[in-house]
Amino acid sequence: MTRPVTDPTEAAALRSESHQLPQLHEPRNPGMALDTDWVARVQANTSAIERRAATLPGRRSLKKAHQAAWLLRAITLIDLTTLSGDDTEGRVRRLCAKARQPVRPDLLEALGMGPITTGAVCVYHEMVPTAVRALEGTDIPVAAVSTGFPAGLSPFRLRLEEIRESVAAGASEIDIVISRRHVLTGDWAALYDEMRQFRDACGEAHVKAILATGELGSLRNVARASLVCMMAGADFIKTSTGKESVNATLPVSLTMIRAIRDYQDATGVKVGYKPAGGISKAKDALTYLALMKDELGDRWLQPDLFRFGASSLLGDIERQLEHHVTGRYSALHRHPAG
Ligand SMILES: O=C[C@H](O)COP(=O)(O)O
Repeated sequence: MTRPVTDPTEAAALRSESHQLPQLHEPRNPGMALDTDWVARVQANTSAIERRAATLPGRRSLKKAHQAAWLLRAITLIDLTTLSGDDTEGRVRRLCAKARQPVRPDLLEALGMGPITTGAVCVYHEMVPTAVRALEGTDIPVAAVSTGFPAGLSPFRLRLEEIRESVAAGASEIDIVISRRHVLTGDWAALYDEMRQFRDACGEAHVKAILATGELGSLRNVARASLVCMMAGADFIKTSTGKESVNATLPVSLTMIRAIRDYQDATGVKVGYKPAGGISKAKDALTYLALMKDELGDRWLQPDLFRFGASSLLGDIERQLEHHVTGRYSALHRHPAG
């Protein structure tokens, strides 16, 4: 049995906070010349960042009464992902069906909501044509992880070619992986040049720069790599491939979000943020949304400036929404992603 939302405050909150909002399209980041003095000035106070990150879970910047609304919003910000060696066309088609209809219609109806979709579907290059076909008639973008994901150590010309092929196959977003060694050796010119060439190869497709922060050694390196990728024209900076031993964390997120703020202060350009890897719980999604709201403001709660990279988050959010509507939890296996 579903329980319709009758509390007028709650119903109004759901309508104003969670509807699939009209798509905003932030102008792309054109990038700028590499400014090595600025890069050298960037520091990160690790203990202060960790202290602040520890206070984030459980903060109430998103009102509890409006939690269902925020969870629906979170769904519209998910890059629904499958990146496994055993991916099949069938799995990708099921994932795309989920992206089209991420929440059961009876739950949406009980919440007084119209249809919503996820922010994008994210797959390996080989699966792009299947995803594009399965999403025909929607405006859900297909994102491809290209450039020798996840290590990014294939020959450079092949990485560029992979981007071009993914774009030709219909991907409108490309998640590239940077060469971690350029960061670890402080070769900012090499990182800038690589990122610039990746962006050029993307053409009109938007480019997300995966930093693989778990392999960069320090938060200062994360901050500097974020800045260099933005200088080279990244539309989004993304934490992780999901394959590193440490993926998205709150300290890394604070560091990258503050780099985005500094870049905006200096250039006027807004760059998007995508935490990815290991985000699988609805409460973690709410913590991230609160963090974006606190640090960058509401504008970064829209799909053109914020995405979750996640393969299993949607299932937990659906369970929480079901609980909100029916008062009961169902088993997680009843909410498969793909
Ligand atoms: O980019 C997205 C990540 O690969 C997803 O990671 P996850 O499977 O831990 O959610």
